[in-house]
Amino acid sequence: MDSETKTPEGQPRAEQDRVVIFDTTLRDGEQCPGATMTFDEKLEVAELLDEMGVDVIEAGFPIASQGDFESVQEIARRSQNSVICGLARAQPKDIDTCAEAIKPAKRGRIHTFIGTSPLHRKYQMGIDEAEVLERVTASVTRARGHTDDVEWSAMDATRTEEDFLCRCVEAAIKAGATTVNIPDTVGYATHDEFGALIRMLLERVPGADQIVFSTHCHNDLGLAVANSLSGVMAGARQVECAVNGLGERAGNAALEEIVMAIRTRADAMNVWTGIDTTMLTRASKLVSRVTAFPVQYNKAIVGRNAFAHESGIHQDGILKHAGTFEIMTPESVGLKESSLVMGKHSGRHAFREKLKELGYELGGNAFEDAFVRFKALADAKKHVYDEDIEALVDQEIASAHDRIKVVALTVIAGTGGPQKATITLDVDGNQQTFEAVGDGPVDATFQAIRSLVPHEARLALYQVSAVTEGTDAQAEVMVRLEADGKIATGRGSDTDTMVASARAYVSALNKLMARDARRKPETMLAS
Ligand SMILES: CC(=O)SCCNC(=O)CCNC(=O)[C@H](O)C(C)(C)COP(=O)(O)OP(=O)(O)OC[C@H]1O[C@@H](n2cnc3c(N)ncnc32)[C@H](O)[C@@H]1OP(=O)(O)O
Ligand SMILES: CC(C)C(=O)C(=O)O
Repeated sequence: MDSETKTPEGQPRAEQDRVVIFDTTLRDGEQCPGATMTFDEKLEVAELLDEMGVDVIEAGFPIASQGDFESVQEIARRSQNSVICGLARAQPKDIDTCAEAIKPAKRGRIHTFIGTSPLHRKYQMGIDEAEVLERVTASVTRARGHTDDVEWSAMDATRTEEDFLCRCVEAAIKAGATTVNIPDTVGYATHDEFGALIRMLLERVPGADQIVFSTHCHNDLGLAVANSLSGVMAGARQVECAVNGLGERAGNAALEEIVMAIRTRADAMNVWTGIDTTMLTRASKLVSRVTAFPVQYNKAIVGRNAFAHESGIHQDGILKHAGTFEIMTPESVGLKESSLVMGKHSGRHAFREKLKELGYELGGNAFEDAFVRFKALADAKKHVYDEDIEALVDQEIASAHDRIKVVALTVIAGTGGPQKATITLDVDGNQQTFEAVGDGPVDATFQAIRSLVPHEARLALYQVSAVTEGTDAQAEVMVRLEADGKIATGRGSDTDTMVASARAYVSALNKLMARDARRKPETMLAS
């Protein structure tokens, strides 16, 4: 029991400190409404769990249906490393069917259970304490007739009288159970109560030191992981859990959280698991796909925000030293890197880094101007995508030497008419405002520009498209002007299509002016 071994990270660990990871995604996980998996999907999940280093896979409840029987049997046939376990009530037919299903496994386990609490005895089973005890002995004995690896569970253990629970556990051990599972079936226990329960059983039940105690905590009060870990700190050496916390009602303890808490806080818990944690993200995605249950964005370890940072102070810290705001590396759970999400809380450090990543180098004023425009965009838009930043910076670069700049624009549109645009332009450092009426808001805007900067150019093309998705997407407008056989194309982007239109028009105009070096700007201005 006390032989030394090594963790997957190569650190020596004693076998007695190893926590057996018992995955019940395919049994308790599948019991949650809507999470039914097909035969093939179950095989796919089991294969990944096996590869990931899960010690025991509870593959199903073979008596439940022919389909369950067949999937447990096939998983048992295919499993390379994991122990394959099936669930069975305290009934001979359940146990024999389960034994048949797990038979092909290199290592198989029968998991038999019975309700022990007063509520379960009286209402679910309609039997007294003596009969429960008899059934514990009979079921475990029958299971041992099939295999040496027998787990016994006291359903609703946390609401069972302590003395009676001790007697049940003792009966199970005497009959040959090698693992005794203490479920918090309805997620009722607090974390100190649960730890104390495991400690009490270890201290009081004869033979308790010869078997493995296991936890099986439900998440009705959001305490499943905390309670399981409390059980481990008290001496339990198996944790039953499910990928993404899938399970009856509010679910089971989430496998990824248990495993990463044990790994990250090995200093506090002094235990370890044999799980290849770099496969956790894959496992989460697979289970989410086959069950069609989305993973909550802010879910610990595998939520899409678990390694994402949006606020400037955090992004700055991450860029300087990831440890400032991350207690695990993204690589340790199978992600390539953390993500810096650009948004209204981002600061200059992150913005500069994002520009670098997109291949831009802006210095001095250009950077500051782009940053100010980025902040304004982030205020107006829910998601700022890379394409938004590219559009914004391209415009910034293109307009750096422009003589005409759009300062402000107000447009009145709608069915009432007339459509009006009031525009303020900066032309060679002088700001001027003009109001024009037009045939629609775009026409009014362009008329106002034409009035402030008189020119002969003809509008040859006006085209609007969206840079990204959603109703708050940036509009990208392309304007083509033609004058004296010359063509100039301008682009403008903004969440406001009219502002994007004005920018695009002015950009095309700037290009025309730049190409016509003979032309003096003063001659183009309205008097
Ligand atoms: C806490 C848990 O997660 S326990 C596991 C829960 N999972 C499931 O129930 C999923 C699979 N279940 C099924 O397919 C069905 O319920 C079956 C096949 C097991 C049983 O179906 P049925 O025979 O039609 O019984 P039904 O489900 O209606 O009722 C359960 C019966 O099992 C009995 N029972 C419940 N738990 C146990 C147990 N651990 N040991 C012995 N009998 C039990 C109940 O008292 C009830 O018996 P009764 O018919 O004499 O009143
Ligand atoms: C069968 C047992 C382990 C169970 O699922 C529970 O009590 O929640």
